[in-house]
Amino acid sequence: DNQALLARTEALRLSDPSTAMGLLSEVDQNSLNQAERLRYRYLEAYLSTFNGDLDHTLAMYSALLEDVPESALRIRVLTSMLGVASYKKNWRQSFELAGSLDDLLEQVRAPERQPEAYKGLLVFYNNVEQQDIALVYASRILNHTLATKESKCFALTMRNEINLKRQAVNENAFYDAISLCESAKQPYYVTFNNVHLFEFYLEQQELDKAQIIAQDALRKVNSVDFVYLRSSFIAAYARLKAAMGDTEEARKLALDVLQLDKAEQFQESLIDAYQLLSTLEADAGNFAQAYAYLTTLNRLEASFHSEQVAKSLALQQARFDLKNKESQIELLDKKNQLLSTESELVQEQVQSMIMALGLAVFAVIALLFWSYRTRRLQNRLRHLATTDALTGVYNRGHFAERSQQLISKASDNSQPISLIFFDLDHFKRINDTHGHQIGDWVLCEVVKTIEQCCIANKHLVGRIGGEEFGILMDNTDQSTALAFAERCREAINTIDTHFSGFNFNISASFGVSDTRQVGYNLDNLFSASDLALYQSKKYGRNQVCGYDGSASDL
Ligand SMILES: Nc1nc2c(ncn2[C@@H]2O[C@H](COP(=O)(O)OP(=O)(O)OP(=O)(O)O)[C@@H](O)[C@H]2O)c(=O)[nH]1
Repeated sequence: DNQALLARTEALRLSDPSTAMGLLSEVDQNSLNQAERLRYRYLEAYLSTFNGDLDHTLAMYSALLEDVPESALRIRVLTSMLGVASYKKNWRQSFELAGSLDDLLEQVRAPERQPEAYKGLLVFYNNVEQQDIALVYASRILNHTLATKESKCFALTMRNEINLKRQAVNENAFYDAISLCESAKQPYYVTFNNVHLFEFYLEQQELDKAQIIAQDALRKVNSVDFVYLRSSFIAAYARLKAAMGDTEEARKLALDVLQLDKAEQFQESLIDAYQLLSTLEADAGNFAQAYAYLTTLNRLEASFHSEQVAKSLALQQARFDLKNKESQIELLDKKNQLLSTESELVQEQVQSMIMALGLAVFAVIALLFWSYRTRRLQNRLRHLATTDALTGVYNRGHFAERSQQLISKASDNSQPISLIFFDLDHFKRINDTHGHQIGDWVLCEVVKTIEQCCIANKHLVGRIGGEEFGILMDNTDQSTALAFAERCREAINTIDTHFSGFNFNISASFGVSDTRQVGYNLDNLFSASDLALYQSKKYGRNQVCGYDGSASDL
């Protein structure tokens, strides 16, 4: 079933990748659950390493990282991806992956995954010349309770290799590693330690000891199919032979190195071999041959050094890029903080503006309302000041004021103006007989009746006092005014009083004068009409009298 197929694929993925690939292809992808599907994809990416298209492998891992949650599988993906990225010399990506992996190991409690991840980090940091960090990871593996013997063998081997370069190791460290790797059944790493021990003895000029382990090492080196290990050992072995005076064997071994690595993959061993060969040939007097080796040696050294320089530059650049990115992220963080503060500020400003706007709108509305109220009050006050509260016609003061305006205008235009005064007859009697309320009703009915006779813009009606009223007639001479007064008198006299609940008669006496008689003078007009009215009263009331004198009679 799928579970078993995935487990077998995983077990064989390193030792027998092609069988593992076959097993993986048998998995029924449709019946996988979420977790199995992710494991399947991991194995698929892992095995794709052996197809050689490492960019494709990296792309598969990247896609997988998008979908794998913070889990043990994520640690595996990062570890494997780190190996591929650093093999591809994608230094920047490698540094990033190493950083993520380290962070994840801190966060996730997956101790069973730690040794494998530490291995990845150990290899990476060793590869990028950060041996101090690499040694930290080696120690972590060696001290880890869940680390397998294989992992510990690997960590110890790497530690020895690093310390050998630093000349900070003793032979026991190699023997410890050899016995550990033997018990872990890791012949490859046993050999590795043998080679390193051999190099150590050579370094220490302990040629006898080197000689003793040389045969065994050579046998082991030849049994593992790894050119790097073989060529570096054989180059070292050639040096030993030369140091011991066995120039023939030394030359033979050095030539073996050249033969072994025709592709010039492992330049350090080749440089060792060429150096030895040119020295041997020079010592033997074969200068032409020595010169030829020296030429190749120079080329290899130049290429090796430029590669080293390029690598260290690339590493520096990657580290610089990362630092730069980190500081950019910090800068962005600060910018974001600034922006959010700014946006808070803007929001506050907007809120203040909205509030200010609200206040302004409120103030405008209040102002409009206030001015409306004021105007209404003004109108009301003006109305109260100018009109008679009971009948609604102009009061005496305003009637006189408006009359004066019209007289002045008429005087300018030389047009006649007439003034009618009328006074209700025996009004006191009405009040006394029917009550004051009925008296009020009569006053209102009389005004209504008069207004019906009047023309709005031409006639001005006012209450002069008590039961006396005036009508100023624009552009009207006395004869026309007399006729109009007569119509008014008749109208008043025919008012139907039964609506008041009583039946009685209403009448009024009229006096009329005009400006032709008394001039454009308000007082004169008032006096003349008053005189005429007095006459009407005197001659029996309910009649119209015209002023028949002149201004000088007043
Ligand atoms: N109901 C009422 N009576 C008023 C009003 N103003 C004045 N009067 C009354 O009108 C009466 C006027 O009486 P008089 O001056 O004697 O005049 P009259 O009774 O009309 O007599 P003649 O003018 O001589 O016809 C008084 O009794 C006043 O109290 C008012 O607004 N309402």
